[in-house]
Amino acid sequence: MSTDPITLFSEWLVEAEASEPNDPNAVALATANAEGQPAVRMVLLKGHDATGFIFYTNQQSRKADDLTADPKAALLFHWKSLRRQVRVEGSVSVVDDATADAYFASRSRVSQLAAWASDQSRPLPDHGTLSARLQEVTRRFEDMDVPRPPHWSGYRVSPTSIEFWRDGAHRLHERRLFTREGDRWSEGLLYP
Ligand SMILES: Cc1cc2nc3c(=O)[nH]c(=O)nc-3n(C[C@H](O)[C@H](O)[C@H](O)COP(=O)(O)O)c2cc1C
Ligand code: PXP
Repeated sequence: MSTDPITLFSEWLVEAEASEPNDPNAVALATANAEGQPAVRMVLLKGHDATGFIFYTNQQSRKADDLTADPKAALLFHWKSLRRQVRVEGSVSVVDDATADAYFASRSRVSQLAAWASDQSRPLPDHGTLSARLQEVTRRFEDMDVPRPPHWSGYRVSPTSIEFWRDGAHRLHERRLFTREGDRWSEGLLYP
């Protein structure tokens, strides 16, 4: 059994990719605003390694405002088909421009244009307004690569703790908690 939590996470994600009907990389992201009001929403995990877990979003969104006010987050993966969850907590930072540019360039052209068209989390008067904005940016970037919007980037959650939960009989589940101490991880168990 793996004792490095990042390796163990990679193994579980591969198993989820084989068994989940869609979006095995979907993860609930919890943040809090300056008043401590929590909020949670789904994002897609687009990378992970020893430095953290990366997702991409609009930097004028509610989640981005929260992360500016309080750069800490919790992530929750739940793979129903495997009856497993992984909880991650840590501090959050914006990825470097080269990383964000590379990921943005890998997206479909329409998704790139959508990132320009959407004032994510702001009130939208009607669907026609969004369609008109999509048409406008489609014209603006005709015959050229769509650049990454200045307000669109990735966030890295650098984990301080990672818990692996596995379903057990009679609610006697297995919980392995990894806690970062400097450069090292310590491991313990929790009662279910
Ligand atoms: C499965 C799933 C994956 C999603 N992935 C993302 C994502 O990677 N980035 C993103 O900005 N929004 C994503 N969304 C939309 C968010 O859940 C959310 O509606 C949006 O980001 C606005 O959140 P906010 O107002 O808290 O900033 C996803 C939604 C679902 C259901
Ligand atoms: N941005 C938004 C608004 C999304 O809804 C999603 C996924 O649902 C993403 C970004 C991340 O996925 P992708 O980069 O594959 O579009």
